[in-house]
Amino acid sequence: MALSSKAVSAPGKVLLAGGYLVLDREYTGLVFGLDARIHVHIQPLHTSSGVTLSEIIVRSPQFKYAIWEYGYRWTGPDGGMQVTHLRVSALQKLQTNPFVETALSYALSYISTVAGPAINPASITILADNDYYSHTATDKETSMDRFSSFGVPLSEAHKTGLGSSAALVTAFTAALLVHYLSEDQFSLSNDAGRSRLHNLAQAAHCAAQGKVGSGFDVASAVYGSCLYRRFSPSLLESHGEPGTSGFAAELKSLVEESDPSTKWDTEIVKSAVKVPNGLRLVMCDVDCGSKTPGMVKRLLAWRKDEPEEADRIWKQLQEKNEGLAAELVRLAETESHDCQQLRERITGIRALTREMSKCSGVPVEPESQTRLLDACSSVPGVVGGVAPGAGGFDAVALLIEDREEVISELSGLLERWNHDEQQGSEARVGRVRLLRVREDMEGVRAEDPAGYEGWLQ
Ligand SMILES: Nc1ncnc2c1ncn2[C@@H]1O[C@H](COP(=O)(O)OP(=O)(O)OP(=O)(O)O)[C@@H](O)[C@H]1O
Ligand SMILES: C[C@@](O)(CCOP(=O)(O)O)CC(=O)O
Repeated sequence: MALSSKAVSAPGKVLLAGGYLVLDREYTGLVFGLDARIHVHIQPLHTSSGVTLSEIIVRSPQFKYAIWEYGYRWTGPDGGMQVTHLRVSALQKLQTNPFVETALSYALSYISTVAGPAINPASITILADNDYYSHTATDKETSMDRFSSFGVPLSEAHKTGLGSSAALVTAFTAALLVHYLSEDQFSLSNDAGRSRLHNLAQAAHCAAQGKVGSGFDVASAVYGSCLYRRFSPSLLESHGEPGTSGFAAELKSLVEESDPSTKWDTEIVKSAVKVPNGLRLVMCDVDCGSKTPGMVKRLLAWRKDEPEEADRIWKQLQEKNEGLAAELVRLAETESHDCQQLRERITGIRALTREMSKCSGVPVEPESQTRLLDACSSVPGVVGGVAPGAGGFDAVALLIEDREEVISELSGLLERWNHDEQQGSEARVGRVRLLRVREDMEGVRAEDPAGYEGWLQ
């Protein structure tokens, strides 16, 4: 059967409430998918000479030198598919992309257990919506295009923290599955398909990261906005590496949950997350380099050292986070526009977060973000905001009334804010920029493969 071109996209994320707590199955996280998506297009690889290459070529044409060529070799029914990164030219330095490479070897290994080891060559193109990276001077002239050319290598792009690797691994894995498997074997439009994609993408993402995080970013890339309870980390702590004995069978069992020991206990509750009509989320990127490394390590060390204090704060925070989700649902269902309760719940979460920052010494809501959030919250039409995810200095997420005037008031405030920050004498945080993203309830979805003209080779 001739394979056809396919395209898939997956959303970025913002963890509005539940940062750190979500690492523990006792607690949950309130995660929103964002309308900034990563798209992956896949088509059969044709060579002009008619020679068949056993290669998969991956390009990310918005970035310089972003081309990765992979050879693949079936190591037998036991070890699965081994992927080798090939050098494009003898002169070029080998730029690795661990997320692409790991997702490729995991997906091809799984596919070989379902459809057999004959894998046709393919050409894959990755395209990211513009807000995943801060724009540079060179992309100004193309900023009206659906996708920007960033004019720099991927390693020099400044990420805005929307979860590019999770959205990428999810969309990339899904694109391979829909390309190589028949509708009967895999479909994005049924629960079994989405759950297999989730399990496979979580396994690949954790392997590429070299650690087992909470997985809220991959879960929201698959399922969209939801209340998330993580899977037991032990699920992903014992399988082998691609190409090693037993890998393919272990992966198949993990993906298809065919053995009681590989049953996933992730909980995704979509009905617990809503955005009332007339409200929306916005994100601000703070240009200050990357987050303080080791925040998670330090916060968890505090929890270990001060279990009573940490448990008290975490239990209260969990209650407040659930209260925030419940209030959003209540407003959505009653179509009420009275945001007083919502405002108070956000204020309550922030107060506890600051207490956690103080007790742990980890700047989850540092003083500079307190000032920024307070200033934003005083703009008419802004309900409130938080330092999302792990917190720190690099982003804020706001809930606002969905009106153009609120956005322009907010932009005006940020302009004055940036100006004043430049004048200030103390150590200041970086420039704040309103991103053009909002919440998106939908997770991974099939896209029209004809919609990427000009970007494919
Ligand atoms: N457009 C892209 N094309 C190819 N690879 C990409 C692309 N975007 C991200 N990646 C891969 O994901 C990596 C970035 O992942 P990382 O986890 O550091 O960031 P992130 O997921 O955006 O972070 P955060 O969790 O803070 O939002 C890149 O180094 C690259 O391997
Ligand atoms: C601190 C943590 O709970 C959230 C990190 O979120 P973000 O990458 O800052 O969006 C870590 C995790 O859940 O894996």
